[in-house]
Amino acid sequence: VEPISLGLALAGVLTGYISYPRLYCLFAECCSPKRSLSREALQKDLDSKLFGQHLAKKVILNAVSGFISNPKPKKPLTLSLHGWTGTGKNFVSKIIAENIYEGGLNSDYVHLFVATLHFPHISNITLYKDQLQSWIRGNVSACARSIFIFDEMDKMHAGLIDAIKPYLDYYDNLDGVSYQKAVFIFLSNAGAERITDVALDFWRSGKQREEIKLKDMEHALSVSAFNNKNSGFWHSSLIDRNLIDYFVPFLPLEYKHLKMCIRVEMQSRGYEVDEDIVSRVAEEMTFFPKEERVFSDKGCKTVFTKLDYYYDD
Ligand SMILES: Nc1ncnc2c1ncn2[C@@H]1O[C@H](COP(=O)(O)OP(=O)(O)OP(=O)(O)O)[C@@H](O)[C@H]1O
Repeated sequence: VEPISLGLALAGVLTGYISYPRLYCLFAECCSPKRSLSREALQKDLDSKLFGQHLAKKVILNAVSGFISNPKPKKPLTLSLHGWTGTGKNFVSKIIAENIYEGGLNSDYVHLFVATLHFPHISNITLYKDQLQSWIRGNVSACARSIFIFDEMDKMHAGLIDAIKPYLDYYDNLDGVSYQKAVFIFLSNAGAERITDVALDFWRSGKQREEIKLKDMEHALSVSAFNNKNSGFWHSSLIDRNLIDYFVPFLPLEYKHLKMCIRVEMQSRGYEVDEDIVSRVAEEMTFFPKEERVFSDKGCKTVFTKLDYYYDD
């Protein structure tokens, strides 16, 4: 090919990229995703992947699809996920992220903070505050539909939570930046004991867990339930000011749910499901309360490493 034609062809392609951002977005990740969120796809993902969480499924499906399809939300979406360890809070955040951005948690527009990892020292709190605020501001300026996930929220310093509070509120814009399309997801174990008490009451009275209604969890997720001295989240005025849109309870997982998690893992490793191994791995887990052994004390969290023992070839 002669150099002049090649140059012209290249210039053509480049102008194409510059003047047609949509074309560019076919090849690279963009803030406005290639496909809009599909309620059906999110529902399918939640139904097929998330076990034993009928309440969380329903709230998340309605909250997320409603928010994303609203062209002019009045405030950012704020979800607070509560429950025992290993019950699917991080897992659901991943599903939400994947349904909004193809890259899921690896997307440039999805940001995960872990309190003990990113903000470990109380003495640095002023520095963390500044960094966190400029991180949020910078990312939302670059992409209004940014997703921020805060794990271990109950271990986060109250001052730090207060620092993000303005971004969760009903402002049209703050210093020229609008935060109304952003999504904030807070994860914590706060309230887990009370959620478990409700689930245990249902189990003891012979009722199906699917009969538990959000209303039954109201007290477990009320301000007074969280108001303990060790929980930074609840010191702050997030709740008082009604900045959290949805409190989402995650129920403790039972033996049958562990088996479901184990089967999925076997399949994802390319093994045929062996029911004998499934039961043996599930039985190795520990359950509570001591007498009745109803709920797994680590949820589905460690079943995967236990599986290694049976397949170390
Ligand atoms: N309800 C569930 N349905 C299907 N898989 C689950 C469920 N809960 C947990 N898992 C599996 O267990 C893994 C660990 O769970 P996850 O990290 O979501 O727990 P968590 O609730 O965030 O726990 P923690 O409070 O300790 O952070 C997930 O990646 C997923 O594979």
